[in-house]
Amino acid sequence: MSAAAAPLPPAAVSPSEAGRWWLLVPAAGFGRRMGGETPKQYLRLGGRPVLEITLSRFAGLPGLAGVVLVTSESLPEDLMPSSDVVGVPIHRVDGGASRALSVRNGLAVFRDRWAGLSPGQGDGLTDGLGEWVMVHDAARPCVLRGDLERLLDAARYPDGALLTAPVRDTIKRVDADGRVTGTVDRRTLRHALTPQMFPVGVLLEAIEQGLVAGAEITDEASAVERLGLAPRVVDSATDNLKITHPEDLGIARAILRRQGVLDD
Ligand SMILES: Nc1ccn([C@@H]2O[C@H](COP(=O)(O)OP(=O)(O)OP(=O)(O)O)[C@@H](O)[C@H]2O)c(=O)n1
Ligand SMILES: C[C@](O)(CO)[C@H](O)COP(=O)(O)O
Repeated sequence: MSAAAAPLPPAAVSPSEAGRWWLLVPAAGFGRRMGGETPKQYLRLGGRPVLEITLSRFAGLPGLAGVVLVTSESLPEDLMPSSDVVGVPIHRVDGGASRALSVRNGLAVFRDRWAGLSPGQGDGLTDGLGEWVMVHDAARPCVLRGDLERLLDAARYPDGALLTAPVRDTIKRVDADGRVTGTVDRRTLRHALTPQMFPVGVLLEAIEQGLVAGAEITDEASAVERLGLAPRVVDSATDNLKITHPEDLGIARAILRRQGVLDD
């Protein structure tokens, strides 16, 4: 359903044409499904906080200009990761009551920080809305560099792109009584993962329109789809687990060991 009203802000055709892009990490969740006192992005695997491992997966990627890290307002200083783990500056922003609001708060930095700048002021950016941003869950530390590089290659203005995984099981449609009403052709389905990559202005417009409309926005692509755009899927490794439930910690640890990210 196309909801586009205002013309979309301009941006380079692709992140490589822009020569730079930004990473936005929503890390302001409470981890309720994980249980316990500590939000899951600060639990440790191999002695390292999940968030630090996640950020480290992006270190050295060509064109990465900086990180917008969205955390709870009351983040203890000792939980704030060092920019050394990713090799570029980290700008911390307060999160919101939902993941979509947290992402929106992070995107607003690009508009508010650069608002009023004339060409050549600041760090050479005249319009933050023309930047490219990759949004990645703090709770996904197992993402592979090769998949990140393929996502960078696939993103095009204005539709963007996202990492996905094929569906490996037969999918059933069921009714309220838990009875099967049909079988869905899984060839037309994908698991949406993160990162998801879009022009900042397009994504900010999409999320703000979706929030105003009361739409359920569980990932960035679902907001962009509401504008009538068609993000490109990039099928990727099934390693890219989102740590959600307690059992996911052991799975993630085993994946990270297999990837050589963790020793023990
Ligand atoms: N208000 C929120 C909610 C979630 N997130 C972030 O979005 C990512 C994916 O969300 P999810 O796995 O749902 O994390 P939580 O909301 O913390 O988990 P739960 O739903 O179990 O509470 C996580 O990195 C989480 O920190 C966020 O930045 N702001
Ligand atoms: C963004 C996401 O990770 C894509 O699969 C997912 O939608 C997050 O959902 P959650 O309920 O906020 O964990």
